[in-house]
Amino acid sequence: MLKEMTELTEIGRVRCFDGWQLRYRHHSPVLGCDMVFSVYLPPQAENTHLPHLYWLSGLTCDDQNFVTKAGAQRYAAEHGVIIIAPDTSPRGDGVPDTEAWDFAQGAGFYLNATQQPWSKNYQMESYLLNELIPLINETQPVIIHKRGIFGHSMGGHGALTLALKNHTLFQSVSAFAPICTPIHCPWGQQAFERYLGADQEKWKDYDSCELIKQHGLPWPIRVDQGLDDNFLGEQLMTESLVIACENQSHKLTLKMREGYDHSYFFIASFIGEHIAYHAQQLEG
Ligand SMILES: N[C@@H](CCC(=O)N[C@@H](CS)C(=O)NCC(=O)O)C(=O)O
Repeated sequence: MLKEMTELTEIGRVRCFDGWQLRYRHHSPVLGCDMVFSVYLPPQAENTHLPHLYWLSGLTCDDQNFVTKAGAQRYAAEHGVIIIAPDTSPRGDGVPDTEAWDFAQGAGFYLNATQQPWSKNYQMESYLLNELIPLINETQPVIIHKRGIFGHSMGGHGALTLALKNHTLFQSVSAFAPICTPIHCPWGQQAFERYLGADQEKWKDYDSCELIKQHGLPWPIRVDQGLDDNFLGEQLMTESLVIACENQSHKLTLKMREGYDHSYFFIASFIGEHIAYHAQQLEG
Protein backbone atom coordinates (compact mmCIF):
# COMPACT_ATOMS: atom_id res chain seq x y z
CA MET A 1 0.00 0.00 0.00
CA LEU A 2 2.72 2.45 1.00
CA LYS A 3 4.70 1.61 -2.11
CA GLU A 4 1.60 2.14 -4.27
CA MET A 5 1.02 5.49 -2.56
CA THR A 6 4.48 6.78 -3.29
CA GLU A 7 4.39 6.13 -7.03
CA LEU A 8 3.85 9.63 -8.31
CA THR A 9 4.07 10.46 -12.01
CA GLU A 10 4.99 14.04 -12.76
CA ILE A 11 2.74 15.26 -15.59
CA GLY A 12 3.48 18.99 -15.46
CA ARG A 13 6.36 21.30 -14.50
CA VAL A 14 6.23 25.03 -15.25
CA ARG A 15 8.47 27.83 -13.90
CA CYS A 16 6.40 30.37 -12.00
CA PHE A 17 7.61 33.26 -9.80
CA ASP A 18 11.02 31.56 -9.58
CA GLY A 19 9.38 28.43 -8.20
CA TRP A 20 7.63 25.53 -9.88
CA GLN A 21 4.02 24.81 -10.63
CA LEU A 22 3.92 21.02 -10.61
CA ARG A 23 1.24 18.48 -11.50
CA TYR A 24 1.18 14.81 -10.54
CA ARG A 25 -0.86 11.70 -11.27
CA HIS A 26 -1.04 8.75 -8.89
CA HIS A 27 -3.20 5.73 -8.26
CA SER A 28 -5.48 6.14 -5.25
CA PRO A 29 -6.35 2.87 -3.51
CA VAL A 30 -8.80 4.79 -1.29
CA LEU A 31 -10.79 6.14 -4.25
CA GLY A 32 -10.21 3.19 -6.55
CA CYS A 33 -9.08 5.37 -9.46
CA ASP A 34 -6.19 7.47 -10.73
CA MET A 35 -6.05 10.99 -9.34
CA VAL A 36 -4.31 14.20 -10.38
CA PHE A 37 -3.22 17.01 -8.06
CA SER A 38 -1.09 20.14 -8.33
CA VAL A 39 1.64 21.53 -6.08
CA TYR A 40 3.16 25.00 -6.20
CA LEU A 41 6.70 25.04 -4.82
CA PRO A 42 7.94 28.59 -4.17
CA PRO A 43 11.65 29.35 -4.70
CA GLN A 44 12.40 28.96 -0.96
CA ALA A 45 11.54 25.25 -1.29
CA GLU A 46 14.89 24.69 -3.07
CA ASN A 47 16.68 25.04 0.25
CA THR A 48 14.26 24.41 3.07
CA HIS A 49 11.02 22.84 4.25
CA LEU A 50 8.05 25.23 4.32
CA PRO A 51 4.56 25.78 5.75
CA HIS A 52 1.92 24.47 3.37
CA LEU A 53 -1.73 24.98 2.44
CA TYR A 54 -4.33 22.67 0.94
CA TRP A 55 -6.74 24.42 -1.45
CA LEU A 56 -10.11 22.73 -1.99
CA SER A 57 -12.02 23.83 -5.08
CA GLY A 58 -15.72 24.12 -5.76
CA LEU A 59 -18.31 22.41 -7.91
CA THR A 60 -17.28 21.55 -11.48
CA CYS A 61 -13.57 22.17 -10.74
CA ASP A 62 -10.49 20.01 -10.92
CA ASP A 63 -7.02 21.05 -9.72
CA GLN A 64 -6.51 23.40 -12.66
CA ASN A 65 -9.15 26.07 -11.96
CA PHE A 66 -7.24 27.31 -8.92
CA VAL A 67 -3.82 26.90 -10.49
CA THR A 68 -4.69 28.87 -13.62
CA LYS A 69 -7.16 31.48 -12.30
CA ALA A 70 -6.48 32.37 -8.66
CA GLY A 71 -3.06 33.98 -9.15
CA ALA A 72 -1.90 32.43 -5.89
CA GLN A 73 1.66 31.67 -6.95
CA ARG A 74 2.87 35.28 -6.63
CA TYR A 75 1.80 35.38 -2.97
CA ALA A 76 2.95 31.85 -2.19
CA ALA A 77 6.41 32.87 -3.46
CA GLU A 78 6.29 36.11 -1.46
CA HIS A 79 5.40 34.34 1.80
CA GLY A 80 7.28 31.09 1.21
CA VAL A 81 4.34 28.69 1.40
CA ILE A 82 3.64 25.55 -0.63
CA ILE A 83 0.11 25.11 -2.02
CA ILE A 84 -1.41 21.73 -2.82
CA ALA A 85 -4.54 21.69 -5.01
CA PRO A 86 -6.32 18.33 -5.17
CA ASP A 87 -9.19 17.36 -7.46
CA THR A 88 -12.79 17.65 -6.20
CA SER A 89 -13.89 14.02 -6.67
CA PRO A 90 -12.80 10.62 -7.89
CA ARG A 91 -12.59 10.52 -11.70
CA GLY A 92 -12.68 8.24 -14.69
CA ASP A 93 -14.82 5.85 -16.67
CA GLY A 94 -15.01 3.33 -13.85
CA VAL A 95 -16.37 5.92 -11.40
CA PRO A 96 -20.17 6.38 -11.24
CA ASP A 97 -21.35 9.74 -12.55
CA THR A 98 -24.53 11.65 -13.45
CA GLU A 99 -25.46 14.31 -16.00
CA ALA A 100 -25.77 16.89 -13.20
CA TRP A 101 -22.96 19.45 -12.87
CA ASP A 102 -23.48 19.67 -9.09
CA PHE A 103 -23.37 15.99 -8.16
CA ALA A 104 -20.90 13.08 -8.56
CA GLN A 105 -17.74 13.71 -10.64
CA GLY A 106 -16.54 17.26 -9.90
CA ALA A 107 -18.73 17.35 -6.78
CA GLY A 108 -17.37 14.97 -4.15
CA PHE A 109 -18.23 17.30 -1.23
CA TYR A 110 -15.11 16.15 0.68
CA LEU A 111 -17.05 13.41 2.47
CA ASN A 112 -17.08 9.61 2.72
CA ALA A 113 -20.17 8.27 0.94
CA THR A 114 -22.01 5.40 2.58
CA GLN A 115 -24.64 4.71 -0.10
CA GLN A 116 -24.45 2.62 -3.26
CA PRO A 117 -23.27 3.12 -5.93
CA TRP A 118 -21.26 6.10 -4.60
CA SER A 119 -19.59 4.52 -1.57
CA LYS A 120 -17.08 2.49 -3.60
CA ASN A 121 -15.25 5.55 -4.94
CA TYR A 122 -16.59 8.72 -3.28
CA GLN A 123 -14.33 8.73 -0.21
CA MET A 124 -12.79 12.18 -0.53
CA GLU A 125 -12.45 12.79 3.21
CA SER A 126 -10.36 9.63 3.64
CA TYR A 127 -8.46 10.34 0.44
CA LEU A 128 -7.35 13.75 1.69
CA LEU A 129 -6.64 12.81 5.30
CA ASN A 130 -5.25 9.30 4.96
CA GLU A 131 -3.71 9.26 1.54
CA LEU A 132 -2.87 12.67 0.07
CA ILE A 133 -1.54 14.27 3.26
CA PRO A 134 0.82 11.33 4.01
CA LEU A 135 1.86 11.30 0.34
CA ILE A 136 2.66 15.03 0.41
CA ASN A 137 4.50 14.66 3.72
CA GLU A 138 6.63 11.96 2.18
CA THR A 139 7.38 13.54 -1.18
CA GLN A 140 7.32 17.36 -0.81
CA PRO A 141 9.45 19.74 1.30
CA VAL A 142 6.66 20.56 3.76
CA ILE A 143 6.87 21.31 7.50
CA ILE A 144 4.36 18.75 8.69
CA HIS A 145 3.22 20.69 11.76
CA LYS A 146 2.54 23.87 9.70
CA ARG A 147 -0.46 22.93 7.61
CA GLY A 148 -3.38 25.17 6.64
CA ILE A 149 -6.51 24.52 4.61
CA PHE A 150 -8.66 26.84 2.52
CA GLY A 151 -11.14 26.59 -0.29
CA HIS A 152 -14.02 27.96 -2.31
CA SER A 153 -17.76 27.23 -2.18
CA MET A 154 -18.02 23.41 -1.90
CA GLY A 155 -14.29 23.57 -1.15
CA GLY A 156 -14.92 26.20 1.53
CA HIS A 157 -17.33 23.74 3.12
CA GLY A 158 -14.61 21.08 2.82
CA ALA A 159 -11.95 23.30 4.38
CA LEU A 160 -14.15 24.34 7.31
CA THR A 161 -15.47 20.85 8.09
CA LEU A 162 -12.10 19.14 7.76
CA ALA A 163 -10.44 21.77 9.96
CA LEU A 164 -13.24 21.58 12.55
CA LYS A 165 -12.83 17.80 12.74
CA ASN A 166 -9.03 17.75 12.63
CA HIS A 167 -7.68 20.72 14.52
CA THR A 168 -4.46 18.98 15.42
CA LEU A 169 -3.77 18.13 11.77
CA PHE A 170 -4.42 21.70 10.55
CA GLN A 171 -3.32 24.92 12.20
CA SER A 172 -5.24 27.48 10.11
CA VAL A 173 -8.40 27.71 7.98
CA SER A 174 -10.07 30.16 5.64
CA ALA A 175 -12.76 30.08 2.98
CA PHE A 176 -14.11 32.02 0.02
CA ALA A 177 -17.91 31.92 -0.32
CA PRO A 178 -18.24 28.61 1.57
CA ILE A 179 -21.40 26.50 1.62
CA CYS A 180 -21.89 27.18 5.32
CA THR A 181 -24.68 24.78 6.16
CA PRO A 182 -25.09 22.14 3.43
CA ILE A 183 -27.81 20.32 5.40
CA HIS A 184 -30.04 23.36 4.79
CA CYS A 185 -29.30 24.21 1.14
CA PRO A 186 -30.29 22.51 -2.15
CA TRP A 187 -26.71 21.65 -3.23
CA GLY A 188 -25.95 20.01 0.10
CA GLN A 189 -29.30 18.29 0.55
CA GLN A 190 -29.14 16.76 -2.92
CA ALA A 191 -25.59 15.52 -2.39
CA PHE A 192 -26.00 14.31 1.20
CA GLU A 193 -29.23 12.41 0.47
CA ARG A 194 -27.50 10.45 -2.26
CA TYR A 195 -24.02 10.08 -0.71
CA LEU A 196 -25.09 9.61 2.92
CA GLY A 197 -28.69 8.36 2.79
CA ALA A 198 -31.96 9.57 4.28
CA ASP A 199 -30.89 9.72 7.95
CA GLN A 200 -30.23 13.44 8.37
CA GLU A 201 -28.49 12.92 11.72
CA LYS A 202 -25.58 11.47 9.73
CA TRP A 203 -25.39 14.63 7.62
CA LYS A 204 -24.45 16.75 10.62
CA ASP A 205 -20.92 15.40 10.63
CA TYR A 206 -20.39 17.33 7.38
CA ASP A 207 -22.02 20.63 8.31
CA SER A 208 -19.79 23.48 9.55
CA CYS A 209 -22.54 25.13 11.59
CA GLU A 210 -23.38 21.85 13.34
CA LEU A 211 -19.71 21.14 13.99
CA ILE A 212 -19.20 24.60 15.48
CA LYS A 213 -22.11 23.83 17.84
CA GLN A 214 -20.36 20.61 18.91
CA HIS A 215 -16.88 22.07 19.34
CA GLY A 216 -14.99 25.02 17.95
CA LEU A 217 -11.44 25.50 16.80
CA PRO A 218 -8.55 26.78 18.92
CA TRP A 219 -7.95 29.44 16.24
CA PRO A 220 -10.19 31.82 14.26
CA ILE A 221 -12.13 31.11 11.08
CA ARG A 222 -11.56 33.57 8.22
CA VAL A 223 -14.20 33.95 5.50
CA ASP A 224 -14.59 36.30 2.52
CA GLN A 225 -17.97 36.51 0.78
CA GLY A 226 -19.01 38.56 -2.26
CA LEU A 227 -22.23 40.52 -1.82
CA ASP A 228 -23.13 40.09 -5.53
CA ASP A 229 -22.72 36.31 -5.36
CA ASN A 230 -25.83 34.75 -6.96
CA PHE A 231 -25.54 31.72 -4.67
CA LEU A 232 -25.35 33.68 -1.41
CA GLY A 233 -28.98 33.48 -0.23
CA GLU A 234 -30.08 30.03 -1.35
CA GLN A 235 -26.90 27.96 -1.24
CA LEU A 236 -24.15 29.54 0.86
CA MET A 237 -26.09 30.96 3.85
CA THR A 238 -23.25 32.95 5.38
CA GLU A 239 -25.67 34.32 7.98
CA SER A 240 -26.00 30.83 9.49
CA LEU A 241 -22.24 30.69 10.02
CA VAL A 242 -22.33 34.11 11.69
CA ILE A 243 -25.08 32.92 14.05
CA ALA A 244 -23.34 29.58 14.80
CA CYS A 245 -20.11 31.43 15.65
CA GLU A 246 -21.91 34.07 17.71
CA ASN A 247 -23.78 31.41 19.71
CA GLN A 248 -20.52 29.63 20.56
CA SER A 249 -18.46 32.83 20.95
CA HIS A 250 -16.26 31.45 18.18
CA LYS A 251 -13.88 33.91 16.53
CA LEU A 252 -14.95 34.56 12.93
CA THR A 253 -13.29 37.14 10.71
CA LEU A 254 -15.87 37.71 7.98
CA LYS A 255 -15.33 40.18 5.15
CA MET A 256 -18.41 40.90 3.04
CA ARG A 257 -17.08 42.26 -0.26
CA GLU A 258 -19.28 44.71 -2.08
CA GLY A 259 -19.76 44.09 -5.82
CA TYR A 260 -17.97 40.73 -5.93
CA ASP A 261 -19.60 37.59 -7.35
CA HIS A 262 -18.86 33.86 -6.94
CA SER A 263 -16.13 33.63 -9.58
CA TYR A 264 -12.37 33.29 -9.56
CA PHE A 265 -12.17 37.07 -10.17
CA PHE A 266 -13.36 37.39 -6.57
CA ILE A 267 -10.88 34.76 -5.38
CA ALA A 268 -7.99 36.37 -7.29
CA SER A 269 -8.82 39.72 -5.69
CA PHE A 270 -8.34 38.44 -2.14
CA ILE A 271 -6.12 35.37 -2.46
CA GLY A 272 -3.10 37.47 -1.42
CA GLU A 273 -4.83 38.42 1.83
CA HIS A 274 -5.71 34.79 2.54
CA ILE A 275 -2.18 33.53 1.91
CA ALA A 276 -0.75 36.29 4.11
CA TYR A 277 -3.31 35.34 6.79
CA HIS A 278 -2.30 31.66 6.72
CA ALA A 279 1.40 32.50 6.65
CA GLN A 280 0.92 34.56 9.80
CA GLN A 281 -1.20 31.88 11.53
CA LEU A 282 1.41 29.24 10.75
CA GLU A 283 4.31 31.37 11.96
CA GLY A 284 6.18 30.44 15.10
N1 LIG B 1 -22.50 26.03 -13.59
C1 LIG B 1 -21.44 26.97 -13.36
C2 LIG B 1 -21.47 27.36 -11.92
C3 LIG B 1 -20.63 26.54 -11.03
C4 LIG B 1 -19.64 27.39 -10.32
O1 LIG B 1 -19.76 28.61 -10.17
N2 LIG B 1 -18.62 26.71 -9.87
C5 LIG B 1 -17.61 27.41 -9.12
C6 LIG B 1 -17.45 26.69 -7.80
S1 LIG B 1 -19.00 26.51 -6.97
C7 LIG B 1 -16.31 27.38 -9.88
O2 LIG B 1 -15.28 27.52 -9.28
N3 LIG B 1 -16.39 27.19 -11.21
C8 LIG B 1 -15.21 27.00 -12.02
C9 LIG B 1 -14.51 28.24 -12.47
O3 LIG B 1 -15.02 29.36 -12.29
O4 LIG B 1 -13.40 28.09 -13.00
C10 LIG B 1 -20.13 26.37 -13.85
O5 LIG B 1 -20.20 25.34 -14.51
O6 LIG B 1 -19.04 26.92 -13.64
